[in-house]
Amino acid sequence: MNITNTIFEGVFIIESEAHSDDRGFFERVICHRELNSINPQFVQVNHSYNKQQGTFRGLHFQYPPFMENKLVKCISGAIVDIVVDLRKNSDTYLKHLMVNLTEENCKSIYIPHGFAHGFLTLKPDTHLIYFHSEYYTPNHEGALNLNDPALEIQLPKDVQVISEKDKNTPFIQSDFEGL
Ligand SMILES: Cc1cn([C@H]2C[C@H](O)[C@@H](COP(=O)(O)OP(=O)(O)O[C@H]3O[C@@H](C)C(=O)[C@@H](O)[C@H]3O)O2)c(=O)[nH]c1=O
Repeated sequence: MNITNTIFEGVFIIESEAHSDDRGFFERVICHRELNSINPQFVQVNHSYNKQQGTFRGLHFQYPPFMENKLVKCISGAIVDIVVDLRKNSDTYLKHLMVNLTEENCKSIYIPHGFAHGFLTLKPDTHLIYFHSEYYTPNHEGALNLNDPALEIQLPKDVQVISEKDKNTPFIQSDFEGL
């Protein structure tokens, strides 16, 4: 497992080793022995299926005391994953990063507390699995609007499919203080 830092402290790209043979391949997605300090207690594993290329989900987070650590992996198809820094007092507050996760590249992204998360599918029939350290707590859900000018996000492809909820997420309000 190869673990790479990103522009955000605590956000890592994890590259698994695919052991290929005639049958296909085997990879370890999470291995606490190799992840060292990254050791969240995941309590929920999610599967997200996206029919169409250009499907956008996000940008989501949960407010305290239910903030989540997430590990996100694309197991079929391809996505561009987007992470926005919401940590108050961070030098990179409201900055974002994007990383391509595909069924071929064996990469996943680890996102700790303090970030919003979303993704755009780059292929049809794209499946993700992701691991959460907190239970889904709908009354502590938070979201950012992808088109919020404060975020300056430019996706590599147009959004074709988005939920009404995500489309109508308000832009950041003046009383928002980050996480
Ligand atoms: C996220 C979630 C949703 N649900 C339900 C609520 C709703 O009926 C249905 C669809 O929910 P949503 O529209 O919120 O699903 P979705 O937009 O896919 O939400 C996800 O987006 C990505 C970007 C993330 O990072 C995730 O943490 C999660 O917020 O599934 C659960 O039961 N458990 C969960 O953990």
